[in-house]
Amino acid sequence: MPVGPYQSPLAFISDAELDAHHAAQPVDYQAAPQPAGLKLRGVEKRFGDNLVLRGLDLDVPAGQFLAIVGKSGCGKSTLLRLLVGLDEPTGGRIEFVDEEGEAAEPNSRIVFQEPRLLPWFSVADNVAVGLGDGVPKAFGRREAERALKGVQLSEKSKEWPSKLSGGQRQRVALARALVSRPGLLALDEPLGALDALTRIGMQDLVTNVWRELGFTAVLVTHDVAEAVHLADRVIVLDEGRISLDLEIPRDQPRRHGDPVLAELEGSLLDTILGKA
Ligand SMILES: Nc1ncnc2c1ncn2[C@@H]1O[C@H](COP(=O)(O)OP(=O)(O)OP(=O)(O)O)[C@@H](O)[C@H]1O
Repeated sequence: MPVGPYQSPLAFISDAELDAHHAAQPVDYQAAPQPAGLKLRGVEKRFGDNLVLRGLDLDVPAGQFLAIVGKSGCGKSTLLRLLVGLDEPTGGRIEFVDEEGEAAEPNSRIVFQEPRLLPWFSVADNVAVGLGDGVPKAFGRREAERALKGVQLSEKSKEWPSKLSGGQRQRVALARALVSRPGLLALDEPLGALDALTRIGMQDLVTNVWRELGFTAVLVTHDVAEAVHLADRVIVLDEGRISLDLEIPRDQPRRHGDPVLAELEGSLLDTILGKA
């Protein structure tokens, strides 16, 4: 049941589908989590007559922060669903790779960040849900507190979601996605419903947790400035293909208003709008 005005852009993912996705990934919490990279070869996705992705080749090194942008309906969410295994390609293949680029099953979770909170669970319990079933309660509580500290929300751990602001709810959702120390985190418009200032604060928080935890991140966003601020690399999808693959040559943390980033943002917008 959604809380607040934000609806997942992937409304067709049911709770049962997400539960099954997470349950299928038993995690060894003793092992040090490692980032999971991706290798795509000739990936195609067709819905009936609609060929949405037309033979994509893409290597995402372990630990990279990749952003996917493009016009509405170009296939961003479809690609993200394929990357995390929520859907199957109709052609080509997707493999996980380790830090050396060799094919390897991830030793940590592939997590799809889901913005909805459970209104009948406290903040801490909402976060502990991200650990899945079969985790000892005390361990779950401790890890949830750790994750809440990471998103600077320790003081709200006993609160109900309905008592939080939109930005605080997004932070709880982020803590739930991070609590299992994912190898890859998929984010589909995670900050879409936030006001501009809260959004900037959340962007900085996402950057900090990514730098600290070292997972691979794949972000789908309509906001080109956000993509350039957060990602190491931005790809533009157009008519089922990658029309631009751009490295962002700036160390993190980045400053909002950096002229080099503004220039890159302009090039990306020109490509998306067909002016390049
Ligand atoms: N489950 C589905 N069944 C049929 N068609 C689908 C399905 N999912 C996506 N599509 C189609 O695939 C195309 C790409 O959709 P997708 O949601 O991936 O685009 P998007 O780039 O994420 O769009 P937006 O930016 O508007 O969120 C659209 O034409 C959409 O109608």
